Amino acid sequence: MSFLDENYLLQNNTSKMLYNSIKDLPILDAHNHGDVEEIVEDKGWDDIWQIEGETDHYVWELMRKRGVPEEKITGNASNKEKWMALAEVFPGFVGNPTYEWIHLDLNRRFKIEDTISKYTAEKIWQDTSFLLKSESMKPQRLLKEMNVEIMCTTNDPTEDLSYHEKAKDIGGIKILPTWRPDKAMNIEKENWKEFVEKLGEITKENVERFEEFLNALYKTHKKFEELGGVSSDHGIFEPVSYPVEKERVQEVYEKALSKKELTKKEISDFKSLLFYEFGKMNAESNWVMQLHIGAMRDYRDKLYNTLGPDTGGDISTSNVDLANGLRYFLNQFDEKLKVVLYCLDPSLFPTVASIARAFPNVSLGAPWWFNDSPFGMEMYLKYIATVDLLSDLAGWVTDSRKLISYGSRTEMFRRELSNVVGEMVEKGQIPIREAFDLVRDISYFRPKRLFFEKI
Ligand SMILES: O=C[C@H](O)[C@@H](O)[C@@H](O)[C@H](O)C(=O)O
Repeated sequence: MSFLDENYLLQNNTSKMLYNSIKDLPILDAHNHGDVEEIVEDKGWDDIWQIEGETDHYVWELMRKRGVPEEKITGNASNKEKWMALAEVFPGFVGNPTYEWIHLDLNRRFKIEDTISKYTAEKIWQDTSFLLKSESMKPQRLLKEMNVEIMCTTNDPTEDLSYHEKAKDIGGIKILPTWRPDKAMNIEKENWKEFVEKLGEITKENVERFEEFLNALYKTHKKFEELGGVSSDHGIFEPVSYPVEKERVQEVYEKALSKKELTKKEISDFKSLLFYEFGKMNAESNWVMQLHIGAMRDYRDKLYNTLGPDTGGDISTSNVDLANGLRYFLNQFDEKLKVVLYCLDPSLFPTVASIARAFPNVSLGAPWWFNDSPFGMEMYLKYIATVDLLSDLAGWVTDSRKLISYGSRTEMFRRELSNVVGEMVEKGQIPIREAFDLVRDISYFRPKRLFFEKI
């Protein structure tokens, strides 16, 4: 077997047959960080740093690990200097999925088989800069070439979605907004009041009162729905849910607006009620509620203080009381709301898998973030298969911050899925016919039914 060849990740003949049966299925991506303006304007890119490094904090984190100065990561160095710095340290990324993803991008999109290093950096820079000039490397053409049928970007409720409106005119692909009210929920964060004020402005609600704040959020939820939105996203470190009276929260809300310090209980009361209200909104719209649980964000102070959120330095931890935190919420919405759970720490796999097993309306999402690798996928998929139902997996998401990787990240998943299922066939655990049905369902038909049945 050679690097990223046709048998990449496929360790037996059954896996190869299974992968061949799904590799060309359209991509349904229910969660990514796509730039819709970039797609609609369709101007494309000038260089490989723009498409591989500029927006990807995975790349930034690994470059830092290899001693590249910040100047050549997020600083003022030129794109070429940043690319040369990345290429020089790239061989040190071996074993990490980023190493495979970026080579897959080069190989599958640009047909470049060079392995990235300081020796090939200049040639790859020149070749890709030339190839990026062609019409076939513009965003909309790339999406079609990667066979992306539907993609859902994660968006703040106050975001201007005019480009999602314009995206409706792009033939052959649907680009939907996913309602992500994290800033509404995070009352303890310094920018919470700023969010509330912006929410009030765009919805013309008097957000001095909690009830109007809820109405304002509801209005944005409806706006996302009008644009075809079918789900919400919630980045929650540790869920809390228990009965809370609105009157209690009104007091907390007013206290927060006056910038007074909140107690832990007040913060928890506020989040618990809002969590329940979000569940109601989603149940009413028959949306899928995607819970991304367990990311301890902005863990590295220096990065957060100098570069802000989503710039690297987030971590996972087993210290998340997910079972108790979700219990009230899941019982309130038992068989009334489609819930998809993503957890970050592998120590939580047994908890989320057994919760999904207990609640027919709860499914597990794609292997998320640090689990998004051949090893993480294998561990996760095998665990789900033995506790919950692999056929119930909510499909795959790219979770990507760069368009060119949608195809590569999907390919890695479909290969690893085929490898796991193929191995179980060859061990006599799954009949071959059911195996073909299983991988096709997970790759396309299951997410189609779960998220996009109305589309
Ligand atoms: O894969 C990493 C992700 O982009 C991570 O940075 C988070 O943004 C996560 O997806 C989320 O949506 O909360």
